[in-house]
Amino acid sequence: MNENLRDKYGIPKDAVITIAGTVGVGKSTMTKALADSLQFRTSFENVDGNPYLDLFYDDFEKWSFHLQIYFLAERFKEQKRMFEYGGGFIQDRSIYEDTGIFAKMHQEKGTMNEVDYETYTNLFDAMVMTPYFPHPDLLIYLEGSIDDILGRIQERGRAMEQQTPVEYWLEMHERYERWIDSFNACPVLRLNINDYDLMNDPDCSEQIVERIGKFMQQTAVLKR
Ligand SMILES: Nc1ncnc2c1ncn2[C@@H]1O[C@H](COP(=O)(O)OP(=O)(O)O)[C@@H](O)[C@H]1O
Ligand SMILES: Nc1ncnc2c1ncn2[C@H]1C[C@H](O)[C@@H](COP(=O)(O)O)O1
Repeated sequence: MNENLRDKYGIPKDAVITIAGTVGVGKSTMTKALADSLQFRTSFENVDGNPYLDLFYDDFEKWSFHLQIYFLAERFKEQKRMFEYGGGFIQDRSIYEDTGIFAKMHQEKGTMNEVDYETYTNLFDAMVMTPYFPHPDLLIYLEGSIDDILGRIQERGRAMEQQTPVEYWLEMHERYERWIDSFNACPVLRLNINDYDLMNDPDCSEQIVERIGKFMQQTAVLKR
């Protein structure tokens, strides 16, 4: 039945769809739901096994560079895995957010020094911003109000995020809104988190798949 959803809405079986959005907005939940509906593989961020994340939240200045290098390596390995399988993936967070949101924010707030930032962005550009790096077929941007998102961060209850001042999440939310307006590495479909309810509405996955199918067909026509 699930395979029919992919066929029914004309989504290519080798598509790579990445889910973007601020911390707590619902990317992992969406990744699971879409992968299930489309019978795609998943590419998740490994939060529990990340050796720097807790340290980073305790001391941004000391660990920003280490954490960014770690994420870059992890996401690059995932990129390779998706390529080797020939696509058919839903990816939890895009590689573009690491540099466009996180590294930039820490550099501008003074918690990543200038030299480290330059080393990191040089490495990122050499690895990612090349013609050999395949961009996703679609980026789904999840957006919602800061109050709803703070509620979700609370509800999820990761200690390191609870201890982080609310200003950090406010700043990130604003940056995401500016970032997505100028993002152009691949087509973007925006979904507002108030327009679907993956927890309580069993039909909403299909409605989202339908929107994705229509959007991908439109963008394919425009590309011709
Ligand atoms: N559609 C939804 N409705 C209500 N709560 C949701 C929804 N999607 C996610 N959540 C909840 O919000 C929290 C954060 O979701 P998660 O998918 O982990 O976000 P992210 O991966 O973007 O950080 C979790 O507690 C999750 O259960
Ligand atoms: N590139 C990153 N820099 C700093 N922190 C990051 C980066 N990518 C993810 N994170 C953090 C934010 C969250 O605490 C966890 C997981 O993100 P989530 O949006 O909940 O999937 O990692």
